[in-house]
Amino acid sequence: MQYFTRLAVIGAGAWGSALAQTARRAGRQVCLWAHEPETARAITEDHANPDYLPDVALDPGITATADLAQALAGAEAVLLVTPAQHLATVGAQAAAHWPLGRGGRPVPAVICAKGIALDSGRLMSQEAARVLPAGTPLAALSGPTFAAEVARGLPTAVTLACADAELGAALVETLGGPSFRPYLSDDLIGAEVGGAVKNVLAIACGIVEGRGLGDNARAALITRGLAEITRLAVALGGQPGTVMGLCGLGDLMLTASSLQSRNYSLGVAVGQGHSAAQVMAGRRAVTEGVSTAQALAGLAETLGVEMPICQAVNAIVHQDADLDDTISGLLNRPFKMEGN
Ligand SMILES: NC(=O)C1=CN([C@@H]2O[C@H](COP(=O)(O)OP(=O)(O)OC[C@H]3O[C@@H](n4cnc5c(N)ncnc54)[C@H](O)[C@@H]3O)[C@@H](O)[C@H]2O)C=CC1
Ligand SMILES: O=C(CO)COP(=O)(O)O
Repeated sequence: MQYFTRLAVIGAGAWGSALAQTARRAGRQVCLWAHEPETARAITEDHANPDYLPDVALDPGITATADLAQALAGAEAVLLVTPAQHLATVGAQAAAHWPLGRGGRPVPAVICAKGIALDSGRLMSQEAARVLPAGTPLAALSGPTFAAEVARGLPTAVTLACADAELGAALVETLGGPSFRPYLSDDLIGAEVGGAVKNVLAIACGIVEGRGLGDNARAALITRGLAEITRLAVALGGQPGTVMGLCGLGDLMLTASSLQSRNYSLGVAVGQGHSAAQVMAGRRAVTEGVSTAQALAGLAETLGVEMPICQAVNAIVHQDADLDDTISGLLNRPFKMEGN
């Protein structure tokens, strides 16, 4: 079975570090690019990432650099793991050093960020296609994956979406192992929409928890939220079945019920009366649902897709909408058929 031996991982936050660790566990060579030179140094010299993935011993075979050209040199595949709003900028810088594989073709890029571009409403694969060398094959990796658990080798399953079945299978072989099991899909759009929108729904579920609205309300939000993910995925050309998999339902279940989630915990704090800006000011880690909520509000309107929960999160987080009025607005929507 074909696989890639040398990988570049672009982004050394919690998730990039955990994926580098996963790749090492699968026997691959990994060079990790870090935005901050001190993070690169800590990973290479101390085998640790204290700022973004504390308390995890990293594989000593992971080398890291703050130099994109160095990280990309000789790579056979590249994982893009920056926060979503930085992916296009970093991708454009990476394009100048993008490695060529067999037949002089650009090597594949695997999108591991979960979000939607704030300025354009584009999915991350659309951003990547815009800035990477023409013809770069694209895949997306998404699913229920708290980085700390993955880094420690706890059992995890993900969706690996790629339109090219042969490339998808090679990527599964490259990263997969007993504790990290990728399931192949051909639906890039569905996988990306699931990963992006679930962060906004996790904020909503956190608000429900913080406000003390009960477990029934959370189950209702998860289920109706899944309907919102499905509607958007289909409107953008994805398949409804994808949303029922690890990258949709799976990730939503995880993120919408655990304080390990940055999005859920932000929602809890907001539900308890703090502003999202206050919570964000105290964090170095990215909370993708905040910008995704704003991007989605515009996208849903442009496409005419009904996404009331996501729009309510946007109103609370970005428009200073009153929490109880917004919740009341959702609860007083007209009754409707469940399938709609
Ligand atoms: N942490 C997790 O458990 C998981 C995260 N993801 C996704 O992975 C992506 C990256 O998230 P994390 O690794 O968690 O990030 P993180 O919150 O651990 O770290 C923030 C990252 O942003 C980088 N950064 C800050 N300013 C930057 C700039 N101007 N340009 C480029 N990079 C900059 C930092 O160097 C750092 O790598 C996000 O889209 C997230 O949703 C996906 C699955 C799991
Ligand atoms: O995407 C994730 C788990 O699958 C991480 O979620 P948070 O960004 O909410 O921590």
